[in-house]
Amino acid sequence: MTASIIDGKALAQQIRAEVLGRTQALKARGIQPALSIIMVGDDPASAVYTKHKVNDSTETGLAATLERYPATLTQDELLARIEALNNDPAVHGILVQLPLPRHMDSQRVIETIAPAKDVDGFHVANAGALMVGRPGFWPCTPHGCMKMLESIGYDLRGKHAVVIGRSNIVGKPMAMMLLGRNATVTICHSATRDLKAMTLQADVVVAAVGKRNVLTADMVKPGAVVIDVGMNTNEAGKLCGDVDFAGVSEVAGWITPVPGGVGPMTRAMLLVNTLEAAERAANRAH
Ligand SMILES: Nc1nc(=O)c2c([nH]1)NC[C@@H]1CN(c3ccc(C(=O)N[C@@H](CCC(=O)O)C(=O)O)cc3)C=[N+]21
Repeated sequence: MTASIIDGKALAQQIRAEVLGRTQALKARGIQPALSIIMVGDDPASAVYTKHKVNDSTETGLAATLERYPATLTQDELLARIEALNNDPAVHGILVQLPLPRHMDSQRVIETIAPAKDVDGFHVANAGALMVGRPGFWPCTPHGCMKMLESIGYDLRGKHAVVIGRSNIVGKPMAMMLLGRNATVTICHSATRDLKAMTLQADVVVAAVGKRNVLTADMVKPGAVVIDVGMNTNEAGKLCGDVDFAGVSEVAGWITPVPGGVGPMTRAMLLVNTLEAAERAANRAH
């Protein structure tokens, strides 16, 4: 059996086209949706990612501003800048690129962002909204994974979904979203006794660990949907996910590639959240 590929790059392109249409509709009402990105320090990966986010925004009609600060910026200075952006009605979304320098408390920084502008969906208020099924911003990566499942018309009701990883950014919100679609959800992590016994039962596996070959062909039920959130580099220095793609595609029914899978979808969902932040602000004002 050879799995069908869920093309995140193509789906992200489709989503960007939809965002552009909605951006133009907002602009016709005199509103310019705007995203402020803050980067502290000079992590080279962060520099690349933030540049991508600015380019994506520009392409879809969103105004994006990238502010870069030296690693010597104090946490109080950062919090003051976030407060200023919270109070600026022309700014709809605020994203503080992670990781932050070690002298900063990331959770404290994130909690300073107004929940209505927290387009990453990392604020406790947005995490809580997801958990209780109230409107709020969903974290971009798991939201992108849900869109990928939707794109293949997958009905999660009664299906067994196994999430590997329990981070606040991916694993936990992913489990909540799957539960919201009536899947039976198992969350596995580093203390899980028999991972293979769990994944072999899964109709859907989401691998979000950050380690190569966490999921291999012998761990996958024939026909299962496999979503790879991992971002690692192999011995040849090439980007690869958590899943042994070549092996697992012989067993799975559907699989997402790395690159070209979840990564582009994460970026696309940031644009959707920013646009929605602007739409909600506009609808509150009128
Ligand atoms: N506040 C904050 N929000 C984030 O969303 C956030 C963050 N901080 N810090 C870092 C991580 C990482 N992240 C990625 C998103 C897309 C790709 C992506 O598009 N990857 C491409 C490949 C890119 C390449 O070739 O390097 C792909 O998978 O096809 C990668 C990484 C967002 N993050």
